[in-house]
Formats: sequence, structure tokens, C-alpha cells
Amino acid sequence: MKVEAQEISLSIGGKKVLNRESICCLPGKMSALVGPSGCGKTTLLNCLGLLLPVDEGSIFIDGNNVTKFNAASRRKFWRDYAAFILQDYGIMDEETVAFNVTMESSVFGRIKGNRERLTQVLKQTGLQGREEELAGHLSGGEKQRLALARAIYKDAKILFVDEPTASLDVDNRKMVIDLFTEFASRGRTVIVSTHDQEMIEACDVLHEVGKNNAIIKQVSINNSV
Ligand SMILES: Nc1ncnc2c1ncn2[C@@H]1O[C@H](COP(=O)(O)OP(=O)(O)OP(=O)(O)O)[C@@H](O)[C@H]1O
Repeated sequence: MKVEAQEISLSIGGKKVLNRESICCLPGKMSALVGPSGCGKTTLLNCLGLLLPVDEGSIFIDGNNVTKFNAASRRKFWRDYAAFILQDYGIMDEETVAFNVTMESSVFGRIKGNRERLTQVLKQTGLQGREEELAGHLSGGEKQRLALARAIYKDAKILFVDEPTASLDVDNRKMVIDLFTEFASRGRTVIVSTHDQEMIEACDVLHEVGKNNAIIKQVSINNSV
């Protein structure tokens, strides 16, 4: 799905965080939001994912203006089309790893959801065999990979990602970048806020936030899915 912002502005606490920012994120591509700390990457990502309202400008999903979506429409968008990997990971510490991925409770100790797929995504994210562990017992990097496992399990059309490699070592960072690349290669839209040079190099489009909509690198639009 195509995710587009046209000249969006947002002030928070009297400070203009986004100033007429425009961006177009295409399906099948990884789009990076880059720039120095505090330039508004997370804020822009949250606006694109309809987690934050904008003061001015418009957001379009596949050409539909979703700027004024009400709460029910936003919830439907999040449920049916979006997956988020945000800085707090959105992990439920009191629940098991399996629940955090499938979002379905186990019944009498039996894991619900697609068991085969669960096993597959946990393997892909290096969390194999840890289905029954409490998520609260995982390290920061493991929680980050758990959030990734949930997003892959859901196989959402659009993946919104904030600093996905921040707590990861070299091997896990490569694994995460490869997973996003594979996700995009299947026609998914990946939008990632990042400082990570390796992640940036793997992206198809770099959008420098707060710099008059500067696109530093852009793949040929003709190649888009
Ligand atoms: N809820 C908030 N209340 C007050 N100020 C905020 C809030 N959210 C963001 N800001 C401010 O907006 C600016 C942009 O923040 P944002 O988190 O989007 O930047 P960023 O580019 O993602 O930074 P980083 O790379 O450090 O994560 C910052 O100056 C920040 O202090």
C-alpha cells in the first residue's frame, strides 16, 4: 500500500516539530526517515501510521485521504493493514512470548493461533523454543526481536518501524535488516526511522526529515510494485 504525506505540519507543546513535510512511501520498497536526533523522525512515522493527528496537511493511504479518520476507522486500519515496531516495543510483559506474537491466549496450556507459523517466525527472529517464556523476562534486544516476530506473523501490508536495530548486536542487526528486505520484496511497504548506517544502506529511499523534503536517494519509481 502506498503511504503518502502532503505538506503535513504538527506542533507539540508550542514547538513546530513537522513543518510542511511531504513523503511518499511505496509498496515493495523500504523507505528510511533519517536526520539528526530531534529532527522529527519518530513524530513523522507516528503521523504516517495515524498514531498522531496532524495540524495541517494530509495523509493518504493508497490514494485515500485518511487524515480525518475517526477512532473506529483508525482502529480498523491498524488491525487490518498495519504493524508497528516502536521504541517501547509494545510488548506485554505479563504474557508469554507466544501470546505476544499471535495475540491469542493459550487454552489449557495449548498455544492457539497458527502454531507452524509461530515456530517459523520465532526461528527467523532467533527466539525459537521460547514460546512459553514470560516476555517480561526477555532482554531489551530480545523484546525488540519479539516485536519483529509479531509483525512478521501478522504479515501486515505496511510496517512502521522506529529504530529497529538500536539494541541489537551485529548478527541480530543483519538478521533484522534481512527480514525487512524480504518483507519489502513481497510487496509490503516498510517505513523505518533510523540512524543505523547499515539499515540506511539497505533502504531504497532515504527521506531527510526537516530538510525541505530532501530525498537523498531514490530508486526508480518505474521499478515500484
Ligand atoms: N510528546 C512530546 N512532548 C513534547 N515534545 C515532543 C513530544 N514528542 C516529540 N517532541 C519533540 O519533537 C521533536 C522531535 O522528536 P522526535 O522524537 O520525532 O525526533 P527524532 O528525530 O525521532 O529523534 P531521535 O532520533 O532522537 O529519536 C523533539 O524536539 C522532541 O523533543
